[in-house]
Amino acid sequence: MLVFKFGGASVKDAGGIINLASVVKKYTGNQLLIVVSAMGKTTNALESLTRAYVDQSDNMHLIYEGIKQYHFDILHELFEPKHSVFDEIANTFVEIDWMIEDEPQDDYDFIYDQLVSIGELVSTRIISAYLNKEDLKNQWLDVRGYIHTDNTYREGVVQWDKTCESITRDIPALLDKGIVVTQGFLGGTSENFTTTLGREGSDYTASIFAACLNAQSVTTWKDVPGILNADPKFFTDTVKFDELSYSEAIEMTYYGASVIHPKTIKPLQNAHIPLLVKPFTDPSAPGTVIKEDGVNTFVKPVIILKQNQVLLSVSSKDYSFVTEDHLSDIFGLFAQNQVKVNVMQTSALSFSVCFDFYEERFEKLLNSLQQNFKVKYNTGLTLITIRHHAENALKELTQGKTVLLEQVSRNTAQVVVK
Ligand SMILES: Nc1ncnc2c1ncn2[C@@H]1O[C@H](COP(=O)(O)OP(=O)(O)O)[C@@H](O)[C@H]1O
Ligand SMILES: N[C@@H](CC(=O)OP(=O)(O)O)C(=O)O
Repeated sequence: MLVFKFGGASVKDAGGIINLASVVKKYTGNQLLIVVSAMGKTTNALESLTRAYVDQSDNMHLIYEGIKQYHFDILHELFEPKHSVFDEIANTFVEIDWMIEDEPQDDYDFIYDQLVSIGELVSTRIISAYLNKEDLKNQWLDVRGYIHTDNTYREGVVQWDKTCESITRDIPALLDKGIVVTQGFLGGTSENFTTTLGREGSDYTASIFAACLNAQSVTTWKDVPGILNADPKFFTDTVKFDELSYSEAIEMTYYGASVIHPKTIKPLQNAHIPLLVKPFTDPSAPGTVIKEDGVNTFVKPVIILKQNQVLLSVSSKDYSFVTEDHLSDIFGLFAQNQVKVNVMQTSALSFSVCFDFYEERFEKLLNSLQQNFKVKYNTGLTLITIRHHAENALKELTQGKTVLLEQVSRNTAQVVVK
């Protein structure tokens, strides 16, 4: 069986959904499980809605109406007005109506997951209905009964044994009957609350299903020809990798190559399942194949940009050395506040660390660190990682910029710049 993952860019409008159906049609005869993300930039819009709801902002209803309008406009392009999908989508949105009618009481991350998850619930209902209309018989599956997580909202930790047990119990029989369409990015807790797996986590969902079902392969359909040596949104003259080893792909995604979610590859490597990254505009193109014996050919260095970074330095209030005890306390606070470290450096008197900026998490972290330490920070920075680097690449990329931190090892150079 095959697992396909279609991300937001591939289903951003009616044309994208029609294209998805034409890609799926080419694979008629295969058992197919399709994981889909929210359409276009819906997750960003739902994040804004969550913020507006928690802050009780005046623009909350405007944001919400925009999200509904976007989906209903697409529905009108794909279906006759009397199609049952209109009611299904309206009913799914009613969940938001219920949530935002009362003043917020719960924790921000909990509210976030209950609201933001609507994006995937709506997109998969639309796509499932459209595939059925096109005679691509499929079953819509609520993933929250299959991907079981703990209750770490916004970063649900997958309970693998329970998840694989549920998946292997039900999904093979469903696949015998036809295509299965389900949501990426979402999970469910034992108390039946919705969790999300971390931004851009739908690739990871595809890999969980593939690993549990021992799939032949996973294909993620993207708006790029495959994995390139750098993000084409920022660099011209990029080159595509025809193949990559699991290890190299893990390193690239770990450092922030946003084309694949970093948690995706390890489960596939463990189960020896290849990951294909292919363009949804040209399904017969070879894309990039990530596999154990993938040959890494570096014609150009790999460049990874991570924007919206914070560089924070911590020193003890009395100017004594930063000792192992301090570091252990500092890391404890990072873990508690779900802050993932991208680069770190220690000196005698301070510990510097670079990480992604998420406003709510950052405020909490800062408050707890400031109780025992002196803290300085800079926001709005970029972390540049160059793998298989050449000296001139590093120079070119940092030209005209202020370098705040630099770390160079045999294969990898990292700089934090302003
Ligand atoms: N090394 C890279 N190779 C290809 N694309 C990359 C790379 N690094 C970043 N990207 C970006 O990843 C995007 C595709 O991934 P993503 O937006 O997550 O897709 P989707 O959400 O549709 O699954 C591309 O549009 C590109 O801008
Ligand atoms: N919709 C979620 C999950 C996801 O993976 O999306 P995409 O496949 O479009 O990156 C997000 O935007 O974070």
